[in-house]
Amino acid sequence: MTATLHTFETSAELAENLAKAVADALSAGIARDGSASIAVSGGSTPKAFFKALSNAPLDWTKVTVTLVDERFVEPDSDRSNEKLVRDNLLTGAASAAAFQPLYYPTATADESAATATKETAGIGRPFDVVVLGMGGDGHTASFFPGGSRLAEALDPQTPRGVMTMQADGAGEPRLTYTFTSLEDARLLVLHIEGDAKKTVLETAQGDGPETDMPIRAILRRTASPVAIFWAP
Ligand SMILES: O=C(O)[C@H](O)[C@@H](O)[C@H](O)[C@H](O)COP(=O)(O)O
Repeated sequence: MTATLHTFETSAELAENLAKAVADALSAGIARDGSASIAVSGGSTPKAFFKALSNAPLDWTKVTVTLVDERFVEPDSDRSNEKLVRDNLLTGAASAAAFQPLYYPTATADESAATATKETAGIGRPFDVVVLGMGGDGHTASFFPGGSRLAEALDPQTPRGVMTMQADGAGEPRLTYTFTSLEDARLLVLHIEGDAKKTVLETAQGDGPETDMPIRAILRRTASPVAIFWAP
């Protein structure tokens, strides 16, 4: 599918505009279906966007927030995406939203993934909004180059749901939605900032295998068009 690049002068301007686009998509979902769903990414980039979105005037009681991917760590860990979202997005008006975790306090990451798949079966078919990030190695969600289950995660035949992933660049075991869970979001966003990531994006837009830069699966073959939000 096609990707459109939206460029902003500053990170703050990007955060405001992305929050507005996401709030509009959530409002449209509520108007159409009576409820709306959004899956967001972790990392350092989304904080300002989360803060801007948390003040958006919409009926947050009808919104379910979940994560594109998560680390298999307890929710009070500084590495937890759940903690990032609770601290920065589920505040103010957005504190009325429901939150659907991917991490459960199970013995193994696989058990968490199975529970998360079951618990999320009622949302995101498709998601109203998915906001992806991208790492300097060309990963997105927990689709890491060299990831233990990368082929399965990206396979168009793999059903919707949450699966585990391990990779050298990932630290802890990860929990991630599969490609098929994310690719048809009504609003599918790739949020990246900085010149270094722009260069990575340009490399990914060139020829080469998806396994080298898994973001290519998003840039090349999603069912929905991708809106790329970038600021220096
Ligand atoms: O870390 C995560 O939770 C996500 O798996 C990851 O895909 C993230 O979006 C990128 O690594 C970008 O991270 P930064 O915003 O920190 O560069």
